[in-house]
Amino acid sequence: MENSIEKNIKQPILEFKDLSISYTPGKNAVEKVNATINENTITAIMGPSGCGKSTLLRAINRMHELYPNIKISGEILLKNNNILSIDPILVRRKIGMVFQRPNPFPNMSIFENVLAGYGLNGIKLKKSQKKEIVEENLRNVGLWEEVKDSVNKKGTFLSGGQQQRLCIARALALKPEVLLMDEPTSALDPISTNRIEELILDLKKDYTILVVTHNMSQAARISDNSMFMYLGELVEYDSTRQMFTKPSNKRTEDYLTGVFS
Ligand SMILES: Nc1ncnc2c1ncn2[C@@H]1O[C@H](COP(=O)(O)OP(=O)(O)OP(=O)(O)O)[C@@H](O)[C@H]1O
Repeated sequence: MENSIEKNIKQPILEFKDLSISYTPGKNAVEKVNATINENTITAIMGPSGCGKSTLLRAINRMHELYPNIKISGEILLKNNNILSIDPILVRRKIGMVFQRPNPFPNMSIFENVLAGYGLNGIKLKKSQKKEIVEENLRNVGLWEEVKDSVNKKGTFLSGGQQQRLCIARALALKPEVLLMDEPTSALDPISTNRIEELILDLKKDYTILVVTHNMSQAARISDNSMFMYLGELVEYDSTRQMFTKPSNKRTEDYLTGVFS
């Protein structure tokens, strides 16, 4: 696979080596994927429905293990350590995830939602630390000014876009190295989408971000590199500019030009 990612001078942080994943024997949902993701980049993962985008993303923080019959082979290396052989709780601290639908914990306040990861990890915090973490992370997602007087209200009282920013704050509170986002704006209106896109671009200075998206203009707007998957295979992986202007594979070109969706 010819590509122009090597020109990027950033350091590798995440590597897939011959990664295959199957829900049913004899049928791979992800087929021998090999790729290196550089730190402080945004990678868009695109492809038609059912091509394996979410399966790939979920495996990166061991969410695939929630499906009992799933089989995985190959390696996912985070800074050269195979995350498939590390305690999943630790993996999820280093690799955060944001889902398609904003999902703040309904019984928790905004304040408690930001800190939820600490509770799940059994980490005890002093009152002053909690306040600091909540404010810092709500500021990071541009929500602090909007909610500082109502942090004890339920997270579900916020608008959809605010809820998604709260979920991003919750994922960032544990200071992960990588942030995974599965169609993070598909349930949001255009204004909220715009804010989340700006936020993702801003977060790139501190995090490495992988984002599954069906929205090609979004991929073009925010990502440095793009992956195109088809039937479980990683067909093309290149700088977004290269992929959108001169894709090297006919299937990528057909997808990007709307021949199929
Ligand atoms: N829980 C499951 N059990 C069995 N097969 C599954 C399961 N989840 C996904 N699959 C299958 O794995 C393949 C990849 O699915 P996946 O959800 O990863 O694709 P996707 O590209 O994210 O799709 P979409 O864009 O529609 O979300 C598909 O053939 C799908 O039917």
